[in-house]
Amino acid sequence: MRSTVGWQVEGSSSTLRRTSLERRDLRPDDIAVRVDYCGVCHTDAHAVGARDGEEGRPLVPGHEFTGVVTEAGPAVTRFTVGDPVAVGNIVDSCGECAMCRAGQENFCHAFPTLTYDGIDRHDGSTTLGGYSREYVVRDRFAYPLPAGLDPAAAAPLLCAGITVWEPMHALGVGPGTRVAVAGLGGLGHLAVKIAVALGADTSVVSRSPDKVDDARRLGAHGLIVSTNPEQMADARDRFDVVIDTISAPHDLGPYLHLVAMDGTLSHLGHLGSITVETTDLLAGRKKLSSGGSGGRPATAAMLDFCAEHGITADIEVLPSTQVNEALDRLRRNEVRYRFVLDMSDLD
Ligand SMILES: NC(=O)c1ccc[n+]([C@@H]2O[C@H](COP(=O)([O-])OP(=O)(O)OC[C@H]3O[C@@H](n4cnc5c(N)ncnc54)[C@H](O)[C@@H]3O)[C@@H](O)[C@H]2O)c1
Ligand SMILES: [Zn+2]
Ligand SMILES: [Zn+2]
Repeated sequence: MRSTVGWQVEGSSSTLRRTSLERRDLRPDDIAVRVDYCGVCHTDAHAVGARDGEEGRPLVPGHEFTGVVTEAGPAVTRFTVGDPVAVGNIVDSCGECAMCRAGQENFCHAFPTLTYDGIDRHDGSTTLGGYSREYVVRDRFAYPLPAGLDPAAAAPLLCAGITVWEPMHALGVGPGTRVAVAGLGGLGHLAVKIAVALGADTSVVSRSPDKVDDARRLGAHGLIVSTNPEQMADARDRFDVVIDTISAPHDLGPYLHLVAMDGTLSHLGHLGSITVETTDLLAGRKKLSSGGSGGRPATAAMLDFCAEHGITADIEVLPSTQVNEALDRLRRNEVRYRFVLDMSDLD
């Protein structure tokens, strides 16, 4: 085993503490990555919160990071030492099922191995995430970081970016499509930038009227205040695609009302059971969909697209020692629009 340092939740605490961690020795197709920057996703906050009171498995969050290859196994052909790389929220899959063969490793029938709190397919260990100085990953699940993308601001593309990219791509978002993005946070602000770059007529739906300037700056044509019944009524049936990135459980009805005839609400935010009034789907033959992360081909395509269009996240970089503060502020919705931890203070 190799040893590194990271930020871990221990026992029943919801506070992360600096801890030494073990990484596996490199398998033939593994690379070791020095993690430089790791984004703070709301899923990390959910995971830490869910662990509260639960003893047992160690939790090291972090599933959108960039860094540099420090070592490569003998079977690795795509990377050499010194290459800048990016890693997202999936680090392995069976490679054989229909989903994997279709390049949708994120939907692997044998379940994809998650970057943290997942089960390693070979040794059964719990995966420990990117809030650490080193990560060991199968080379297939690391991506070359395109030149020109700032490594700190690009880190959030690997979860937030791909999670909104894949469904928008699948739903044909492009010139002439009317897109609304609900929830202007980490996922939401990247959804706006990507939809705008794809040529869609893009709007934001937010509780916060004070985000109107940000919405415009991100390229959206306007902001619909979700707490304003008149504005919501005016926007009825207006959007071909509504991308819902809201981090808390909520009624989907008001957002389905915004969907145009035969359009789709893509529910990407808070995971869990939801209740839907079927009449909200019936009136207008509306579709309810979801998505999560992306397959390898889509992730590579998303990175190329973002490099071509100069798209990265709007970030606030914090030293990794401030990880608990970052998670607290994220829970209070005090982020515009992604915290990124600088891991160099772990040396
Ligand atoms: N489907 C996936 O694979 C996937 C991937 C990443 C994140 N997620 C989930 O997506 C959600 C968003 O993640 P994020 O990192 O962008 O979070 P974030 O905190 O950056 O953004 C969430 C946004 O939702 C808004 N919001 C919160 N509660 C709301 C409410 N009740 N009504 C309206 N707006 C509300 C917040 O103000 C914020 O703008 C999280 O639940 C996260 O776990 C899912
Ligand atoms: Zn995430
Ligand atoms: Zn599979």
